[in-house]
Amino acid sequence: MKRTVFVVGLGLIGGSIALAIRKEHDVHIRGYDISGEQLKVALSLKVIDEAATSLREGVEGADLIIFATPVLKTEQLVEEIAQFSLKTGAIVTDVGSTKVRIVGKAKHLQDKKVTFIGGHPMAGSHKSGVEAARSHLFENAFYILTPAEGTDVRAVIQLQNWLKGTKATFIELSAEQHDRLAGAISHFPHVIAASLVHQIAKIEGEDPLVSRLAAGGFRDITRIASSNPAMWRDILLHNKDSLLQLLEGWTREMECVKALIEEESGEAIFTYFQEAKDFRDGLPVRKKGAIPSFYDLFVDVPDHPGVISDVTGILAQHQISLTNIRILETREDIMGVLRLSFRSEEDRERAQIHLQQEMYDTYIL
Ligand SMILES: NC(=O)C1=CN([C@@H]2O[C@H](COP(=O)(O)OP(=O)(O)OC[C@H]3O[C@@H](n4cnc5c(N)ncnc54)[C@H](O)[C@@H]3O)[C@@H](O)[C@H]2O)C=CC1
Ligand SMILES: O=C(O)C(=O)Cc1ccc(O)cc1
Repeated sequence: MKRTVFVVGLGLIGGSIALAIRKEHDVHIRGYDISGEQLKVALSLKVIDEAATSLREGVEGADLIIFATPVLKTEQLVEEIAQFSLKTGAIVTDVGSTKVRIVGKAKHLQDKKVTFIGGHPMAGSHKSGVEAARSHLFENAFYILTPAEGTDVRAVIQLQNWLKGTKATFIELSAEQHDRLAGAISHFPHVIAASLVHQIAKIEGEDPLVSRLAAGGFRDITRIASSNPAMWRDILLHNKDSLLQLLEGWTREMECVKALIEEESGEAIFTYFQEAKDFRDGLPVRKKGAIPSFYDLFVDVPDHPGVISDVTGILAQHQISLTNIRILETREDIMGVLRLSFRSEEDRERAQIHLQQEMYDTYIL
């Protein structure tokens, strides 16, 4: 008999996990979503085999239960299922961007002969909904698991086995360490990106030209400010302690920068940038992080009708998929630059080889 996986919350992440599990296991996937529309789409896209009409019905006989709902909801639902009949030996996990509060509420499951292991696949996108779900979303990403002390090691291994189709790299952390680190590398940067955008919006009140100038580099470095506001609201509410600490550190840091500028200490300002550059240049580049890297290739193109379709045609001929294409410069009589974005380093390398063969000048920044 097939094992049953129950996915609660059939959005981008729940859908992607379901697809990744199906790739490696012959399973029956049951789903539940508060939105009837999402459930219908998940069924029609064959992300799930069966739609449950309630949480109580869905958990029945399930070998693996995955919560892929917004973190505030997950916290409630994890507690709620403790009152239902759960299969002995079942594994329960979640995919939330925060861990301490969810893992805390999962203590209610302790006497139910099931094992809860918190999880966080550190990759995603600004899109949401099951239509955007992809089985390869987590490929090469870190997937953090936060088993509580004393958790059966076999359950952790079984969960990794369930999730092997994600092709992610698993790391075990305590929930506290997870929230501190995810706060620093993902949650807090979202706050900063939003605050930079607010700053420009205020300046625009006095000088509307600022928006036109912000269309290039500024737009790129603040890309994550276009993420789902409801999701980030919940994450901030959940990771309050880590974020308040980070905010204090940041404020102190800005005070130091302010002093350097006020004192006009050129050498110290240089050192500030140099040290940041050295540290950043030393960061590993190949892995996917919480904030996805870009695999961008720049191509010089003459201002000639048909050039874009020629470039995309070359890529199509070699079955290389683009995730984005943008024209960076299109004034008459000068060379333009196309920015092509790819899903992986490998796609970018192949694109570069084939475009160069066709005499296009390409470069990676
Ligand atoms: N979007 C991203 O890039 C990443 C998100 N996460 C985490 O994954 C979780 C889900 O996020 P997404 O898939 O992006 O969101 P999403 O909005 O695409 O999907 C969430 C789904 O949960 C459903 N839902 C909400 N309340 C529910 C309830 N009470 N019962 C059943 N279903 C309910 C919604 O209808 C929706 O279909 C969040 O906890 C988020 O923190 C983790 C890694 C990356
Ligand atoms: O798309 C982006 O910019 C992201 O930051 C994706 C993301 C969002 C939330 C997570 O917990 C992990 C990754």
